[in-house]
Amino acid sequence: MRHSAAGAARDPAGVTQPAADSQWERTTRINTEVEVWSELAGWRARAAWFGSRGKEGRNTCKQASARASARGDMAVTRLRNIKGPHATEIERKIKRGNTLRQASWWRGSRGLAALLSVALCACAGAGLLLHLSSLDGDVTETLVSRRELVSPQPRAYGVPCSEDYDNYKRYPGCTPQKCGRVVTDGVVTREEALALRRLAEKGLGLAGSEGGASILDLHSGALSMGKQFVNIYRYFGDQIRDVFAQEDFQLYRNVRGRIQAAIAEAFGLDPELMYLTKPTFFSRINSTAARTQHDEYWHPHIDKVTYGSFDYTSLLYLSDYGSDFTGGRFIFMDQNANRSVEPRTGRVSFFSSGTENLHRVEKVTWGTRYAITVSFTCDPEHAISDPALP
Ligand SMILES: O=C(O)CCC(=O)C(=O)O
Ligand SMILES: [Fe+2]
Repeated sequence: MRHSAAGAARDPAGVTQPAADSQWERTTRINTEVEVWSELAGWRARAAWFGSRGKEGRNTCKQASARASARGDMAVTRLRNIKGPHATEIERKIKRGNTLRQASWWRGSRGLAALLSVALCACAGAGLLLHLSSLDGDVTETLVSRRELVSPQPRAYGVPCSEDYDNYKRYPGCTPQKCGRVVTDGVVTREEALALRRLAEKGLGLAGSEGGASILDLHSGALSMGKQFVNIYRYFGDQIRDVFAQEDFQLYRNVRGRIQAAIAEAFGLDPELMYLTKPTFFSRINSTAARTQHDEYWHPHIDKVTYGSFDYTSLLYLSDYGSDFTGGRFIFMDQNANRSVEPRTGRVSFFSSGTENLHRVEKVTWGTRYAITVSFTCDPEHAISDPALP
């Protein structure tokens, strides 16, 4: 593991420390791996295959199926791309996630026969379920609970940067020099989040996946429909103006701008040198069983590996863990612990997108969870414009 800040030094435990600066001097170490920036101044690739509007957009469904058929190779690709001293550990966690997926597929697809088998093999079945639930419920630390209000100051946790960024051109003023995670309830108000949730409800209410996870990408127009995706701008044509208003898009732009400013401030970046990138999408998750792999949002993944262009990922939550839904916590899968962020309406959680922030979303067990993934790149070639009504 490596940190690119000039003057980095290695501590006796072998963990590279960033050069001291005004923020890091105030850092409180909570263990050898994760540090709290105590007073900062300031799906799985659900949609990675979505085309943008135009030619690409027309092929959205075809692309989706082509990618789905290539999906068998995706986990392998992810593993191949992971580098650094903790690669084995990360691979183990991703493999464990895949084992969980296979187990859950097995459980979901056998229906009555499986129930009968379980009844016949009660002891073995109970043992297996216990084992699986112990793997799935392995949160060891709540980083930020739903009940607390993190405002006005964000809460930040530093982690040493992975080497992922070395595989890409570096953009001074943007490429992560300092990596970590930040959670804040002070950037988006509850009212704004609820307005965005109404927007999500309207858009996703037009269709939605047959399985438990649906997405709406206002930039490309991709919307889950049954087992596939449609482009809302093509499918609904001008009628989409009866669904979305200009104010909806203005609100999205406004909130996106504030999140961008918060990321820039927390990581010491020039906000002008970071750009919105795709995919950026609303997600709606419930406890309906997955019907296709598009519905499998719970796999451990690394956004930089999955999406390529991402340098900073942000998540804006539009519903509350515990009252709107159960399960569905966001989990950072660190070497020594699994740390959860509990969604809260209006909560923004953002992090550097590399291997240092391997993560997953717990399966939703009840209710409906709404969120928006808003991602940023340092590479102007991967910049996209804000979503807009055609
Ligand atoms: O919705 C979340 O909490 C996380 C989603 C995610 O990991 C992603 O979009 O890459
Ligand atoms: Fe992610």
